[in-house]
Amino acid sequence: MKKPILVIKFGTASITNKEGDLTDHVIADIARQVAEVHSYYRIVLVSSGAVAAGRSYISNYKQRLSERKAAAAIGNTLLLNKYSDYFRPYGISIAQSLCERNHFSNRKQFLQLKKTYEKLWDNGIIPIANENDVVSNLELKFSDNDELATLIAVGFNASLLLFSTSVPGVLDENNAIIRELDTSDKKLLGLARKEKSDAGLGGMTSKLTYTRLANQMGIKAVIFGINTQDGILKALKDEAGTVCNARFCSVSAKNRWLASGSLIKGKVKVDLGAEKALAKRFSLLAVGVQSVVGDFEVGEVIEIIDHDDTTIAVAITKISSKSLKENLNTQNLEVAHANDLVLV
Ligand SMILES: Nc1ncnc2c1ncn2[C@@H]1O[C@H](COP(=O)(O)OP(=O)(O)O)[C@@H](O)[C@H]1O
Ligand SMILES: N[C@@H](CCC(=O)OP(=O)(O)O)C(=O)O
Repeated sequence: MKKPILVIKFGTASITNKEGDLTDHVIADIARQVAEVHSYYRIVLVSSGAVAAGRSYISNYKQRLSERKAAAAIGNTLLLNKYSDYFRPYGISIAQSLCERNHFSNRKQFLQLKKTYEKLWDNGIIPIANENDVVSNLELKFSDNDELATLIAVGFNASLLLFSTSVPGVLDENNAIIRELDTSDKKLLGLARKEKSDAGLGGMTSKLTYTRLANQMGIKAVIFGINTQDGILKALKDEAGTVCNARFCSVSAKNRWLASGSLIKGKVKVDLGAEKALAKRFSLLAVGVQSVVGDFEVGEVIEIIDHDDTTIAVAITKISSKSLKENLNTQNLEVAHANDLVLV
């Protein structure tokens, strides 16, 4: 039987100090703990920190886009060298995996990514993923590495997704750690305060957003403190951080990919009748569509929104936006087949 997949994400704030330098003792400690469980899992690490690690090489660095990209180009090598140095004493090699959103929205490329990782795992190697900041443009960026880690975990059907953070976990208003969180609660994002560390992109809002998506897609997640002694090992046993359990998810692997990793090309707003039909797992028909936003072609991914503009489903469309706009009142015209539609 194949070993379960474990995805662990480390944010910039977790692995750099205030000056933005990579913190050796933290990376050494990550290697120690990951090495301890290496033989039980197929592991993917998702690590930020390239921009922070490379920024001191760019004169007059002001966080402008090209400066961030140039910093990432330098920093990625520094980052991977550190991981490589600290995993070496345990006889573990690591591999670099720079990802772009297109690799996830194109199902063929996404499946190739999985095959590549399988080959690495077969050889005992741990892939370390990061966004390919050097080339990714604004439109095609991941929102941050919390999203990237979640797309990998959901798309690969991981058994567990761990998010490290610079705090001990999700804290309540009294700064006490919330040990277990039900992410189906719509008020969840209210837990995230405005502040976040200077270093990272995502902060807690992003971790909660993607934890919720992961849970919805059947993947358990734990948000744990990088400064907690044996934080990774404890998080694996629910003994540290905030545990967010998976909800039951009967969605197929293909549709999980659809719901999590795809590139949304447009939106259609539906009426109440269509909403009810979708809830009963029927296909979406043009008669129930009220309006169309964006340009999409047959086979592309669209969001389906309700009267409140809340996303209720994502789907692969059977019709282009142009032709849908021309046929809004047509009876029996299928916009998306039930099998290509995931309720969210
Ligand atoms: N309810 C909350 N509980 C814990 N941290 C919170 C909360 N709301 C906001 N934060 C902030 O979120 C940040 C955690 O993310 P951090 O580890 O810094 O991000 P990243 O992984 O993106 O680098 C902390 O700076 C913390 O102050
Ligand atoms: N890809 C960037 C990090 C982007 C990012 O998501 O940062 P963080 O919010 O700290 O996880 C880097 O390597 O610096």
